[in-house]
Order: sequence, then structure tokens, then C-alpha cells
Amino acid sequence: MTHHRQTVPFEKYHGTGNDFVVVDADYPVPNRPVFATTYCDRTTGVVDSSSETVGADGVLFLALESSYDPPRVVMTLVQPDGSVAAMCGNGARCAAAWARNRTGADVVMIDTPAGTRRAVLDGDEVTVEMGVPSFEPRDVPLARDEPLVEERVEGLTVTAVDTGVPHAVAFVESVDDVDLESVAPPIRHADLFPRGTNVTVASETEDGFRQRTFERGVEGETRSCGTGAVAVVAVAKRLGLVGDEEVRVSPPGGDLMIRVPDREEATLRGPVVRDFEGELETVPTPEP
Ligand SMILES: N[C@@H](CCC[C@H](N)C(=O)O)C(=O)O
Repeated sequence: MTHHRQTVPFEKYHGTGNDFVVVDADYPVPNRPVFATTYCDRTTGVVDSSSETVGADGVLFLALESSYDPPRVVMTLVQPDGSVAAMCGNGARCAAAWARNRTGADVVMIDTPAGTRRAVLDGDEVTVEMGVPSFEPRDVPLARDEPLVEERVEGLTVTAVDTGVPHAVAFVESVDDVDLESVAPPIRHADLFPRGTNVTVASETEDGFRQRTFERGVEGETRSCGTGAVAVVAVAKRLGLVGDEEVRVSPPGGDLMIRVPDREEATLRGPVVRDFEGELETVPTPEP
């Protein structure tokens, strides 16, 4: 019996260290969750150009519709646990850079399950309009009728906000002192969040905030989270710590600039890097 090994070209991108395998959705991948779980694994997943296993925070399947002006990209993020995320700020920035490399366009519309997001590119920097953050219980969603603002949940004082995906944000003295891998899972799975939540901690600095996020779907900390950075500023604004100005938020992987104007779309700005490219089997060979 002959076995045909089908492969698909991919590129690896990251936005401030939040890294993605990027696949053109024109290439069929029969089982996206299995593909993502296999290649995102940090010890057995995708291999870089110097043959080191690097894995990823997710796989972005991108469908380019270049006949539109500006061009549109339908973005589907499949996470390491096989789930599909409604929105990803850093993923949207990478998707915009990927689309520019194919079309030359400096403005790209990104269609996500959370809505259409406009992205503007300037050199290696991409700014994405992130929608209007919402504290409404039905948007987060929360299993209750009142917004959750500065309340104790499983050991941290958190505020819940939807920035395309849910975040429980806690301001702490220093993000370095938080054992995120132990503190976050009970909040991430708390009954209060019927669809789970990302857990973001932030601390104030002289010129903005430091941020660390434990991501739903990755089930661990990532080096950067764009929706999390927007969540930090949205909550900081609700608590009266900042106004309408652009605010620096620094996750471990770099610096992001966030603006959360009243009743207008928040913006997320930061650099994008295209790392390397290669080919992957569409049906991954199981580990022996
Ligand atoms: N890293 C992303 C967020 C991805 C989605 C999240 N893990 C979820 O399931 O809610 C970002 O940059 O926003």
C-alpha cells in the first residue's frame, strides 16, 4: 500500500514573543486541532532553521481575500489544546504582516470570530484596532448579572473584562513575585467564568505597566498577550489609574503600546517578526 505524505508550507512569526505557526488556509489540513497540538508542543513540535524544536503558542490559519481594498484576512487561531480562540491581539498583528508580505498593502482588515479588526502597518510595527473593551457580564462572560470589579477570586483581587476574549486582571505589587503557574489555574477554571478566562497580572512602573498572562488554550504563561495588554489598560482606566493617553505595557517578550479611549476602539501597537519558514506534514506522524 502506498502512503502519500502530504505537506503544507508554513511560516513562523512572533509578536513580542507570542509565537505562531502560520499556514495559508488555501492548503487543506484535515484535522486542525491535532495539527496544532502536535506542532505547538515545546519539546516535540515544530523545528526551527537550526533544527531546534521550538513549538509555538498556536497555529494561525489565514485565508487571504486580496480582491478587496484593503485586503481582508480571515484569521482562525487554533491553540495548543485544540481550541479556537475568538480573538488574539498578537496573532492579528502577525496576520497583518503576513498579508502585507503577499499584497504590499499597509492597511489590512482581519476577520475574526470576535469581529473585524483594522490593522495599519508601518515598518515592522503593526497597530490593530481591538474593539471596545467590555465589563458587561454577558460579554465576558460571567455566571452572574453584575460586573466583576476588584473582587477576590481564588486568592487574587481581579477585574473581569472582555477584549475579544476574557481576561481576569489583577494588579499586584510586583509581577515577579507571582507564582503564575500555581495561582492562575483555579481562577482560569472558576465557576464564575463559564467559558474559562485568561489570567493577567500587572504591576505599575514609572512609565506604564508590566504584564504577565496565563493563557487559556495554551494552559500556561506566554511571553506576550495582546488582548491581555489591552485588558490591563482597560482595567487601569476603570480604576482611575490612567486616562485616554497611549500607555506602555511590557510583557516578558517586549513592549506594547495601548490606547483605550472612551467608547471608541482600543488600539494595540507593537513589533512583528517573521522568523523562518518550512514544510509540515498535514497529518502529523504520531510520536513513537
Ligand atoms: N495571545 C493572544 C490571546 C489568545 C487567546 C487566548 N488564549 C484565549 O483562549 O482566550 C493575544 O495576543 O491576544
